[in-house]
Amino acid sequence: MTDLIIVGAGTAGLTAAIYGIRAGKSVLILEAKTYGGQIVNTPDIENYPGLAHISGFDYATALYEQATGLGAKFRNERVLSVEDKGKTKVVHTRRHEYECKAVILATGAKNRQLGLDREEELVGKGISYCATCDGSFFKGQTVAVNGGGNTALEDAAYLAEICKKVYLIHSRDQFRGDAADVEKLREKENVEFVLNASVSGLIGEGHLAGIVVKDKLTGNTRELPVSGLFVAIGQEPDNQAFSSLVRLDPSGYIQAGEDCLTGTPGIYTAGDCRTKKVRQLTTAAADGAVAALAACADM
Ligand SMILES: Cc1cc2nc3c(=O)[nH]c(=O)nc-3n(C[C@H](O)[C@H](O)[C@H](O)COP(=O)(O)OP(=O)(O)OC[C@H]3O[C@@H](n4cnc5c(N)ncnc54)[C@H](O)[C@@H]3O)c2cc1C
Repeated sequence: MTDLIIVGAGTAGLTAAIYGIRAGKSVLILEAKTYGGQIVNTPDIENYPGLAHISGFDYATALYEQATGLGAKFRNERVLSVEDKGKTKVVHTRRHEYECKAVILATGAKNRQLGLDREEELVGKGISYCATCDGSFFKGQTVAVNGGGNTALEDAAYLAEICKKVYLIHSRDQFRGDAADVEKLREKENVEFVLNASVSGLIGEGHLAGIVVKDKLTGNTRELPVSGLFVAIGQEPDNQAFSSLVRLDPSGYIQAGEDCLTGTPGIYTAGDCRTKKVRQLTTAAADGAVAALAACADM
């Protein structure tokens, strides 16, 4: 039986693996996609203490190699459920059942979608949730950013440097993001604010050719001829599979304190998937360490 199973190989999960192994426990990491989590496609991380600049890929690879180099096992399998059998837990994937003493849920969060018809179909064909990852595909073109927080403002600023024109669409007339960043965008000639508006339709077969924008005050719609739509309306967790095992908050995040303990003995949580204020690499890494040490101490 494995001592500790970690669900998710993002920063939180991989850090938990390092701490679990170093505490003398056997560790298995189960990851639905590739290791690294959300950060893996980011071209440049500038706020991780001690690393002035590093790409998301290099950062994630170093973390993965550190964890597996120490002896953590890694398997590319999505966890479908976790069964609580008291002192042991059974982790179910499509192909296997794994028994262990403790589980750390480090499932992160994913980008929120607009919920429009054909949105999924057009991802990678004009729709993106990551400007720094995909912006270069739209060099010299006209694009739109949808959102009102810091991510949307950063995306618009980034795209304004490489695109012909950027529409910034927001559902209100005030932004949640930093006022200074809003002012900088107002000064850019190729950025047009489309406020009190929402994206109500997608135009184009095979590739995005435009969007329909609805004015929320008048109800009028108009078409914007964009080849790219960058959706930056926040993130949501993916914890429904564990809703009978741990308590979720109304937004679906796992409820736990700063100690990373869920209300269920032997089940811990770490990183962006839990209810918390700051979702960053540093806080995910901190959670990973805290959760793993708590899990190991309780075995
Ligand atoms: C574009 C972008 C840029 C960012 N830039 C920065 C930055 O510069 N600095 C910074 O500090 N933060 C940045 N962040 C935030 C940072 O990436 C996150 O805070 C951090 O990745 C959270 O780590 P995590 O391990 O909690 O979750 P994640 O990185 O989301 O990893 C969770 C992992 O769990 C896996 N998973 C989910 N469900 C299951 C399941 N059922 N079974 C198995 N595996 C599962 C997922 O596939 C994923 O790999 C950025 C985020 C984005 C999206």
